[in-house]
Amino acid sequence: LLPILNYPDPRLRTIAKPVKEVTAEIKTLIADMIETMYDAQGIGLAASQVDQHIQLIVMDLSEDKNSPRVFINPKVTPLVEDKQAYEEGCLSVPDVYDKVERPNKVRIEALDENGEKIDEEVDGLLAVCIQHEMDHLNGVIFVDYLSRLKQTRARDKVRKVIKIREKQGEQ
Ligand SMILES: O=C(O)C[C@@H](Cc1ccccc1)[C@H](O)SCc1ccccc1
Ligand SMILES: [Zn+2]
Repeated sequence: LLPILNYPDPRLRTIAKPVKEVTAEIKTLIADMIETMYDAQGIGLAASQVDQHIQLIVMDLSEDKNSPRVFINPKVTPLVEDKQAYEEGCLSVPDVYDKVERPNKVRIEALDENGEKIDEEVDGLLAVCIQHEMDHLNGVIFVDYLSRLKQTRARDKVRKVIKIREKQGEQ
């Protein structure tokens, strides 16, 4: 399992670099990220969150958690003006959930783990998730869209959750 960086860790603000070639170690990172995402009960994970600053996202929206998707060097383009609010969470901001508005239909252009082109128009949770993960690759965290007060509360909440996890880890 890979350690997930927690907000407000400044490394989460790093801009991810494009992947030049899908090497063996990138394939290993992809497998490790998928395992880490499942263990953390996430439906998406960006490489930035595990301190690897390359343009790589893994995702699995399936019920039985057995169809992971990989997006390399993704480009997301909104297809509609209208936005939809969704109660978002983030593995880097544990136990914090709040509404974020995003375009509800987007085009995803990327490469998959075999270097094959992906070019899809998506809506619903997939559209929300890919935009949330794209933000991570650009050093943006969903709490950045919330009020200053909510950002302060989020920082305090994460601090508490980490302390509890560390205690549990010690027992
Ligand atoms: O990038 C992450 O931190 C994983 C995110 C992905 C996500 C955020 C908002 C909306 C959809 C997906 C989540 O922690 S995965 C946990 C989760 C699962 C279902 C719905 C919302 C959040
Ligand atoms: Zn996140």
